[in-house]
Amino acid sequence: MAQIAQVLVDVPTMQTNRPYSYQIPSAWQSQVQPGMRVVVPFGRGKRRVQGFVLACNDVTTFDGDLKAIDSVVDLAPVLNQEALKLTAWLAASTFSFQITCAQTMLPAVMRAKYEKLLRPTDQTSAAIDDQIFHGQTSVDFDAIATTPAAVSQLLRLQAAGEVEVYYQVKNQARHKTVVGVKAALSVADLKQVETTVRSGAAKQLALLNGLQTLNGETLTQREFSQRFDVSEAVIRTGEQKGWLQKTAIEVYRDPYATANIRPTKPLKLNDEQQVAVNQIVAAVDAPATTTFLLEGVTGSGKTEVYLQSIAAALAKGKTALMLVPEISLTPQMVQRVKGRFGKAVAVLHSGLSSGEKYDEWRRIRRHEAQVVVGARSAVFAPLDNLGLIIMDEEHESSYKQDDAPRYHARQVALWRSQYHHCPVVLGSATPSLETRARAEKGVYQRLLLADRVNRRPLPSVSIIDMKQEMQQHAESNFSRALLVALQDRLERHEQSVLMLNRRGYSSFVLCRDCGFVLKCPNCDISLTLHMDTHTMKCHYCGHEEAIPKVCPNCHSRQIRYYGTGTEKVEEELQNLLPDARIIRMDNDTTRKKGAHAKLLTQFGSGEADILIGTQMIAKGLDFPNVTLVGVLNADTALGLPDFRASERTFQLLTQVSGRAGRAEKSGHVYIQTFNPDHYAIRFAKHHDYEGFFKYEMQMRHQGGYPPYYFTVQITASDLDEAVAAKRMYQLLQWLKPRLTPSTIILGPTPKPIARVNRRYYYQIVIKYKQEPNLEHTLTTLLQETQVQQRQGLQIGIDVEPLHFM
Ligand SMILES: Nc1ncnc2c1ncn2[C@@H]1O[C@H](COP(=O)(O)OP(=O)(O)OP(=O)(O)O)[C@@H](O)[C@H]1O
Ligand SMILES: [Zn+2]
Repeated sequence: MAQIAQVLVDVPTMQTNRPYSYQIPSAWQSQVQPGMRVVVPFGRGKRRVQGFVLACNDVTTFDGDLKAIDSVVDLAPVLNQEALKLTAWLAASTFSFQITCAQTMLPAVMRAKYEKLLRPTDQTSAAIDDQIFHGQTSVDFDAIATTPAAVSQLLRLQAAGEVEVYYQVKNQARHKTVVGVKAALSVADLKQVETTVRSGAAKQLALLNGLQTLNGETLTQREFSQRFDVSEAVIRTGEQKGWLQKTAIEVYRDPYATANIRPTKPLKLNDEQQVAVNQIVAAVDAPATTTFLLEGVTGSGKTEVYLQSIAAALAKGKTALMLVPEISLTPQMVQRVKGRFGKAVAVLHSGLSSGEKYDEWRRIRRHEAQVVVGARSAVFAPLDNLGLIIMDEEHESSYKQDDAPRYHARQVALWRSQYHHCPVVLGSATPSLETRARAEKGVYQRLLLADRVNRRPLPSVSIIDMKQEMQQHAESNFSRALLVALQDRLERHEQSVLMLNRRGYSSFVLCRDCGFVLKCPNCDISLTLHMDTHTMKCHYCGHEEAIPKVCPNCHSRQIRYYGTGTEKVEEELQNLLPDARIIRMDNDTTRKKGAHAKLLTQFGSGEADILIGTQMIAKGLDFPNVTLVGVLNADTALGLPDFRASERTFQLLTQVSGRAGRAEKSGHVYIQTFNPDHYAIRFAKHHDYEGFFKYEMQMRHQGGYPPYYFTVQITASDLDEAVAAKRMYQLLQWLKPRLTPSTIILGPTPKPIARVNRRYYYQIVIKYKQEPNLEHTLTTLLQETQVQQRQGLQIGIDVEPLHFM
């Protein structure tokens, strides 16, 4: 009997998007299992790639040419049965490569790195050995092939058999170990030894005493030396005398090891919260795959509903997953969950180091953590026996991944809920239209928290027309009314939060003489000024250059910054209110690890009067002393060419307004805008989500947009604009006859930002209510354009895109 493994190889192309068969060498026959990583030879030459075993089959014979697995990376599967099924579903539903989907489910360090190496052969001459290898067994190919001449020499040597090129797969994932100490003798023997040590050797006696209390336990050397007050030198002596043994013990890199987290107890719920918790817990207990929409105004105590529902799942011996948007931006939430569930909580987000992520992932895998809090990709956390999934701020667009696989965490959460037969709770004060419409139809079950806890009122909101303000006063970022309100809060020792909306907005450089705007050489977008690095940066491709002192176009010195950065606003405010203590939060001040949490703690403990920042301060903050919120520019995103512009503006304004007046003192909000009559702003003024929902649904109905239609965006890009455009027109002709007549195809059009990283982008949007041919057609499309794709054309498919830029 022989065994064959079906292996998904780490070569993300359309041709290789299927499993390949490999022999399992007889020595490993009982060891290799589906979900393990292996290294296999692939293609011609000495190429080695990593792959995932999808299945193992027994066969009586196999084709003699079948290549064999080179090595096995894991001792146990890293993708379990659920993850393997999810991989297949994710690949099909997002039109991505299976290998990319498999990798997406694991911490990034578990991806293989490849090294291209050069090694000598039997025929290597002494001269070449001297020139290239210097007696080493291998050298880095790229370090030597630096010039065209060097490359052609290497090719010649390779043809002559003097050198060999091969690829090495490097596993990057490492766990961390520290020195551990454990007794090498029994307690009786240690006591015996003690009698032989002279009484002056106090430290050695302390060591022997300490060892006797260990009870077979291993302590880290540091812990041991602290607990028994003996130095490392004394421990070494003990080792030499054979009293103790040093071992390597694995330790987890804990991102919150030094965080000071206060334990909390469940609060007594109000009636609305109690109803919500009862319904959710009933679904956990049943268990049922109900999807709930927990719609609760800002400050209504949604978090407490989540926590008590999680507690119910844990009490049943199940696990729970809680998703939050870009968690590194909401340290308060981590504290709340850790405060309630302590060590049972694992945290996964982009702010962790790769080692920390790897360790948190393994703690979950080993069932050492039963609750996971994390951002988008935490939806793949390897929790077994899932009893509840929560998605806080479900309307947030950061739940959708921009690169392949372009999945939405909500879809994955719903899939896992079916797999584990458990409920999902989607929570928000401003649900996405899609979710709210599904609740309207009864697909999701709506739970309402209409009031703030203890019936505190929502803050009152004043709209300030900045057109009038500009006519009456000199140019300033602060209206009279807002400034007076800020002063008033200073006198009353209350705090204020100011938001500068950065969406669709940037500070750029413009020449006052010729109107020249500094643009990215690779993209269709102006460069953004960054004062921290004193450079101009492109936010799309990362291009960076010096700030010009004279206009590159007309050489005038009248070149100026436009737009307002948070830094400039802070400066202006400090001039207007010299006594105010201000904390600024934006990408620049929060880049360092932990800086975000630190600034928030400072603000929370009253070390500042005013917190000024970008969108990152709009969500989740819960500070009782904040009684004033100001939005400096409400409408910068309203003009964006995207049908969700109003929805996003309404959501942002409602969220940020919700930061005010959350405790005893009531709150007030000032919204500065150039579009005071826009419906998104009018509904936000009255905290009227229902009104906004109804109005916006009408707009979507008229325009034929989601949630009335489903959408798929297809983009084609090429270095040559004409090629991209031509391919898109061909694609349109190809698509039309394959889709049902009721399906609408918009475009082709250049994308609103038509050039990114030197490539030209064209798009079409497919809108449909029911399209049975869609999956088949798009899969065929990817297969049929394989040849063109190898020639440089890139096709992207985005199911339910959230951005049309
Ligand atoms: N039953 C309760 N009794 C007393 N206080 C409560 C209760 N439930 C919640 N709270 C408190 O009310 C405040 C607001 O709750 P929370 O932050 O969960 O609101 P939220 O609904 O998540 O709001 P947002 O959407 O604005 O983030 C918190 O300080 C919380 O501790
Ligand atoms: Zn660019």
